Amino acid sequence: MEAEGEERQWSSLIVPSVLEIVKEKNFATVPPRYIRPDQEKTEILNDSSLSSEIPVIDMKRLCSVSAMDSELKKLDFACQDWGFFQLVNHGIDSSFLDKLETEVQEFFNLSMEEKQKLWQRNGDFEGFGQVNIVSEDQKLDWGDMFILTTEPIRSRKSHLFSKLPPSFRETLETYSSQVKSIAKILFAKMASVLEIKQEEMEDLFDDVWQSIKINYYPPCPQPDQVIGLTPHSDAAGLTILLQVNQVEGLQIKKDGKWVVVKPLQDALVVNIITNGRYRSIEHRAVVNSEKERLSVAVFHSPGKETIIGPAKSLVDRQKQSLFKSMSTQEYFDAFFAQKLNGKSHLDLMRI
Ligand SMILES: O=C(O)CCC(=O)C(=O)O
Ligand SMILES: [Fe+2]
Repeated sequence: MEAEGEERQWSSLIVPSVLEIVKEKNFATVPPRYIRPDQEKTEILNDSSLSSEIPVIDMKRLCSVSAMDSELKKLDFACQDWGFFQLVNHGIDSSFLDKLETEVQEFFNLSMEEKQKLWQRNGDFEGFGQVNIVSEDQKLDWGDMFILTTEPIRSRKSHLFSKLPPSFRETLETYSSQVKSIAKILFAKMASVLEIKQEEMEDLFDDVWQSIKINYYPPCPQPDQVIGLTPHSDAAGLTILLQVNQVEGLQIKKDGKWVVVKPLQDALVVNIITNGRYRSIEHRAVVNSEKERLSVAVFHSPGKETIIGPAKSLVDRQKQSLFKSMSTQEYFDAFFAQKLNGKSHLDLMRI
């Protein structure tokens, strides 16, 4: 077992807090480092036809004997055609999600003095800050984030956990374990539709590495000039995202167009990456001039020492392998050493 500090660390350059910029008196124009002429603006589909086609999966049906087969078919289609779906009836209490929302707001509204104690340290990416910032002249996103490893417990950063407001820490721990259970069920269901052996999937995620990233996008006076979160595909195996305060802003790229993922009350947005059959989808977050937007992303990947690669039962059947194998650690070493670029990081593993 590795003690804290023994694991190889990833890091990002330290950047200013956008929330602090916004709080400054007389703030009216956006600093040049946040202006993004490089980003596509006009391609949003105005009609909501594609938005309303984003698959919605019902977890209760997925787990019920009578409705399971038809819901599994929907899940398979969602993963193949979209790589993205909204999950309802997931079992997390609505009042608990309200509490999470209030506490996330309070957490980001702590004084800068308090937040500094939880800021990223040189050489580590956990805490308040940003990730994937690799040069001083790199353009920046219009948002702050807080990132924390929650599983395995031995990998938790005690200097961060011990300084979280106690009630918020408890809420995050409860949320982490609820979401982990949902992820496990989804992995098992995907294994069953993909005809991957259950044990193979279980072994892969036995020592699951889970991290929570809370995104806070303040309102911006020039929302068309900035981007809340640069287009990217998540590097994790499965991401479960909550659009915490129901403010629109998440967009996914489908058939070359940006499509709005409208927040559904209490739904979780699920985003997968797996092999060539299931896709991972590029997504981004935009901001508005009126209201802040909050989201909580929970990433699940195999443990850092686990070797990831094509599922053996799939390769045996298909007689070929499209991807190489490497450890989760190596895979993420490469991910954190670059800026976000919209490409799927999985391409790194293609043969
Ligand atoms: O804020 C959002 O809706 C998207 C967040 C996201 O994609 C991420 O944190 O990876
Ligand atoms: Fe993402």
